[in-house]
Amino acid sequence: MQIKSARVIVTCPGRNFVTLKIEVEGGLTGIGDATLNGRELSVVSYLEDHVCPALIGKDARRIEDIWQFLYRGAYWRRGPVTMRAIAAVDVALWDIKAKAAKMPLYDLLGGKSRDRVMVYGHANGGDIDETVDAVGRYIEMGYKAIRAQTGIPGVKGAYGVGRGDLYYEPADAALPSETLWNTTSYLDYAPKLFEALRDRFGFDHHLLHDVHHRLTPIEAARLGKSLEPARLFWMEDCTPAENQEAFRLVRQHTVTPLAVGEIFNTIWDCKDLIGEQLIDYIRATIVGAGGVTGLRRIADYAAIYQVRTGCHGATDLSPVTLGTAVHFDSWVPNFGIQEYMRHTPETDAVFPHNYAFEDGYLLVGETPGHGVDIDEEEAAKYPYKPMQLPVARLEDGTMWNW
Ligand SMILES: O=C(O)C(=O)C[C@H](O)[C@H](O)CO
Ligand SMILES: [Mg+2]
Repeated sequence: MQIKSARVIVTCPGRNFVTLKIEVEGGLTGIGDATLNGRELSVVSYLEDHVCPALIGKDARRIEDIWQFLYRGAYWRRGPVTMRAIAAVDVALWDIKAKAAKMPLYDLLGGKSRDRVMVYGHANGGDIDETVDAVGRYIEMGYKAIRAQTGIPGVKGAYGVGRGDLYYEPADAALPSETLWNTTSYLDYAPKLFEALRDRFGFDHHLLHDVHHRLTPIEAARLGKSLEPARLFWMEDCTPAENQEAFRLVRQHTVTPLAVGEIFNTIWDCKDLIGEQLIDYIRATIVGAGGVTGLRRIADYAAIYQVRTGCHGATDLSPVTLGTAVHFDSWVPNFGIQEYMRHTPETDAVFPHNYAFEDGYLLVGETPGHGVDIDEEEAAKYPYKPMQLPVARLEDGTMWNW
């Protein structure tokens, strides 16, 4: 089953997506997502200039060998650009293998471990009252788990406050917009949101919160402690994770469960966090961490330590990643939860798929492969648009973590 062609398709139905399409002799095709929000064209070049030519003639059935060829063969290992390119190839090859076997991908991985995949949606508002109302709307839609983010009075562009109820894309301009950050106001305000949410809705739903790398370890420990009465499902990215050690300090102070890893690329980024049981949920995902092959290694390692998965699923990951994740989540024994931020109708039209939301869960499709396709005519209607993620500064002008 030789690879005949490998092509990159860029489309912007509201936001940019990079897709790799591989065709093998005999005509089977598979697609993989290679989107890197705000840095899309770097992966396009990596694939077109360096990876695609080397794939032609390779045996598409040898997924592991091709993964190793691209990982070891680059010599310059890891990193978001390399690992997204590897993920795109890997997912396209798993799609082809599953189609050739006439199986949905989850079956090829080992079969279903569950019937449906619990997801969490994103509720947000300009202040606590608006956010409480937004969470109420998610509960009405059937969500069992909801991430809540609130604007903070006086803090322009606090993280996670969207421009609409269902669809939210933070990459909003050709050059980074400037937002403001104030840790003191945040640490004072955020716990009040969760107090208000529990007062209004009780404890029947899971609540999650994303700190988006903004706190120092001791500040994160304090937030975790102050959120304990709200019994969160998780507190995410409470402090930057380049220094994995930092989580030990947070852990020593709080029983609020910790999640981390949406920006991780390989098992090496989370090895100590998992092995030393410093986190509860690993957020690495298909497109970020080298495809099904890379993520499976991480999940299997995490299982030994009772760390569960919580795949990143923001809208900068295309329906190809989400669809593949739903197969992965259906199989993975140590599943925790799946993030689900809805794509716009334009995006859904470009990427026809067979996963479906029902009553707080995603249901996996039963067709062979990962169940997501690309309509190239539809994709061609939306040319690439430069868009970058915002940056954050403190009030005195110091650059901070966005
Ligand atoms: O979904 C999340 O948890 C995020 O933190 C979303 C990120 O800001 C987004 O994926 C950046 O592109
Ligand atoms: Mg996040």
